[in-house]
Amino acid sequence: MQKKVQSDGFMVLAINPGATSTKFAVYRGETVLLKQAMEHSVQELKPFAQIIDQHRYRLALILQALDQAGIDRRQLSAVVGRGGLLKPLLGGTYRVNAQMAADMQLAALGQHASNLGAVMADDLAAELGIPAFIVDPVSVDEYEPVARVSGLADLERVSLSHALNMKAVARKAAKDHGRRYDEVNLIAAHLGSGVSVSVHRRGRMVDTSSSRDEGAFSPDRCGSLSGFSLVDLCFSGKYTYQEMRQKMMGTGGLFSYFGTRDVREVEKLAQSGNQKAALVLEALPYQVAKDIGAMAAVLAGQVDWIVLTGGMAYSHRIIDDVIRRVEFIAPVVVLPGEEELESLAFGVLRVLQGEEEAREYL
Ligand SMILES: Nc1ncnc2c1ncn2[C@@H]1O[C@H](COP(=O)(O)OP(=O)(O)O)[C@@H](O)[C@H]1O
Ligand SMILES: CCCC(=O)OP(=O)(O)O
Repeated sequence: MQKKVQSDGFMVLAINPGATSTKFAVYRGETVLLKQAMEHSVQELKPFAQIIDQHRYRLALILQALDQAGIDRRQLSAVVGRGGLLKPLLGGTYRVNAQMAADMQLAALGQHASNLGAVMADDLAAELGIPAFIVDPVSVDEYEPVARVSGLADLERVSLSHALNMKAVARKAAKDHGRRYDEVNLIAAHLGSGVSVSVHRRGRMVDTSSSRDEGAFSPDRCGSLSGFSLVDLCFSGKYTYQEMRQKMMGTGGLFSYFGTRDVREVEKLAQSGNQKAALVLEALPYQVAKDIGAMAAVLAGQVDWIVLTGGMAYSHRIIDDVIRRVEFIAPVVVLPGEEELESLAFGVLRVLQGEEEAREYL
C-alpha cells in the first residue's frame, strides 16, 4: 500500500464512534482541518439489529460531511478509528488487518460502539487504497500476572478501559513536566459516561478498574456491586439477561437514580434542594477517590501525578471533592474533556513519519 503524502504533510481522517454520536476530524500534519460531532437519536439507530451493522450508515454521514466541507477524500494518507473490544493487546498503533476486522464483526468480547472504528476505517481505506489503523483500543491490556487474579477460579480480571484518552493525558502530563511517559508513575482517571481509573508504571498501564463493571459508578454504569445482591437480582425473575447487562452499562449509575446521564442536570437537582441528588453526587467522587487510593497502593505510594480527565472533570463539585481526598498521595493535574481524535491522528502520524512501528494484530 502506497504512503500518500501531500507537500504540506500527511492527511489523516480520525473516527471516534460512540454509543450515540460519531466524532471525526481531518488533520494535515498536526493541524486540524475539520472537526465534527454528529449525534444519533435512538430512533435513527433503531433499524440496526447489531451495533456493528451501523458502520456503512455512519461512514456515509462522514463522507457527506467531508464533501460539504470541500475536503477531497482521495487526498487522505490514512484513516484511523477508535479500537474496540479486541483480544487483549499492548498499547500502541495497530494496522487494521483481516483478523481484526473479522473479530470486530464477530464481537466475541461484546458489542460496543468502539467496535465500529476499525471497520469504518478499513471500509474507507480499502476504497482509497491507503492504510487503516487503530490506536490504544479499549482492550489495551498491560496487566502484570498479579492484576489478573480475580479471586474466583472461574473468572479472570479483564482490562477494558478508556486507554486511548488515559494514555494520551498521561503522556501529556509527563511532557508538561519535562518528563517522558516511560519514566514516570501516574494514576489516570477518565471520568466520562463511564469511569476508568488506571495505573501507569513507566509507560505501561499495569492495572485499571474496568469501565464496564468495576470500581466507581458513573453517569450510566453501576461499577462494582455487592456480589450476593447482584446474584439475587439476576435470579429474582424481575429482569432478563439483556436487561441486567443494560443496567450494568447503559442505565445504571446516575441514570438509575435520576433518569439522566447528564451530571449538570443532577447538579441542578442538588442545588434546588434534592437531598438524594446531593448524596449521590457526593458518593460518585467518594468512590473515584477510593479507586485512586487503591491504585496508589499498586505503586506502593510512588506516584508522580494523578491526572483527572473526561467530561465530568469540568464539574467543580465532583473534581474538587476527588482532589480533596487524594491530594495527599501526589499532585493532581486536571485535563478536562478528551482529545481522543487528536490522540488517534497523532498515533498514526508517529507511524507515517517513521517515529514508531505499527503493531500487527494477531
Ligand atoms: N461542564 C460540565 N460540567 C459537569 N459535567 C459535565 C460537563 N461537561 C460534560 N459533563 C458530563 O460528563 C459526562 C460525559 O463525559 P464524556 O467524557 O463526554 O463521556 P463519553 O465521551 O464517555 O460519553 C456526562 O455525564 C456530562 O454530563
Ligand atoms: C469498553 C471500555 C471503554 C468504555 O467504557 O468506553 P465508553 O465509555 O465510550 O463506553
